[in-house]
Amino acid sequence: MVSETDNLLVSLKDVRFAYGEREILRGVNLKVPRGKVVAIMGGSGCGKTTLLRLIGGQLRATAGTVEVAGRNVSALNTAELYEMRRRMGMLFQFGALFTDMSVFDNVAFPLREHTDLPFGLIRDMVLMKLNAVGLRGAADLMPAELSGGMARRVALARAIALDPMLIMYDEPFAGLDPISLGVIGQLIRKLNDALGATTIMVTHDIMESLQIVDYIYFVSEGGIVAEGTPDELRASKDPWVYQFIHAEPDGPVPFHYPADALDESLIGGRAA
Ligand SMILES: Nc1ncnc2c1ncn2[C@@H]1O[C@H](COP(=O)(O)OP(=O)(O)OP(=O)(O)O)[C@@H](O)[C@H]1O
Repeated sequence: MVSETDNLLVSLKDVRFAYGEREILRGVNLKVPRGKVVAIMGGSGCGKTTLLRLIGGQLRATAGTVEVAGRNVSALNTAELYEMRRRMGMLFQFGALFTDMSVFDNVAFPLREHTDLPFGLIRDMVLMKLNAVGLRGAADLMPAELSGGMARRVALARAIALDPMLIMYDEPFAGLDPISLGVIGQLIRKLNDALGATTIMVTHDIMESLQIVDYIYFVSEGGIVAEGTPDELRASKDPWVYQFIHAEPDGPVPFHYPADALDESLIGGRAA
């Protein structure tokens, strides 16, 4: 259990959120201590990306509080929100690179957008970030010349360009081959620790998560249904955790989208 006395960077208390009439989150409590790497897992459409957007201040909770670095995100004005976002690195699903810019310019982009540092300094910072992901030698390549795994590493370098206090990744492993996936996982851990940052990632990859994260939250039906350290989860008998860890197709996360009974839906069924 993450306790109140831990030095928390992110804290969600009784957070509710709805898109229009449709309530997605119904009282989420989640804590992320500084320096940790935390995964958020759960079935498709349960609201994981929505959680990241609430933490990033792109969405506002309908009830409850979202605190980042001791500030209530919903209470920030536009300038304060902009300042806070500058301190967050985000890599959203498939975090596309700008295809008409070189690798170097992709990583330099946030530095040029958010700072007025001189070219020499930007150059050094970009090369350091690219070095951290093993791609300093690829600085002059265009995105079309990169493999999927390399492109993802450039996207990581871009996400950390501004030395963020908080890094958020949405499905950082999506579409990667197993070797690239392992490389990205190790990098996520290494970059977090090297930067003294805090990381939250939304992922479906339980095996990789168990290797690299400090803590995992499972989301379902609008709330947190299970949580723990990798060791706690490996030993857990909780059906949610079991279904994820053992990749069972059916369980508490249902295989079937809710529907009428099949015999009532088929022509020639009971209703016909
Ligand atoms: N802008 C929006 N307007 C209305 N509904 C939305 C919007 N964005 C997402 N939703 C719905 O809210 C629910 C939660 O979406 P969210 O993207 O947070 O889920 P997720 O857990 O990240 O899903 P996945 O794992 O499939 O990416 C989904 O049912 C989705 O259809």
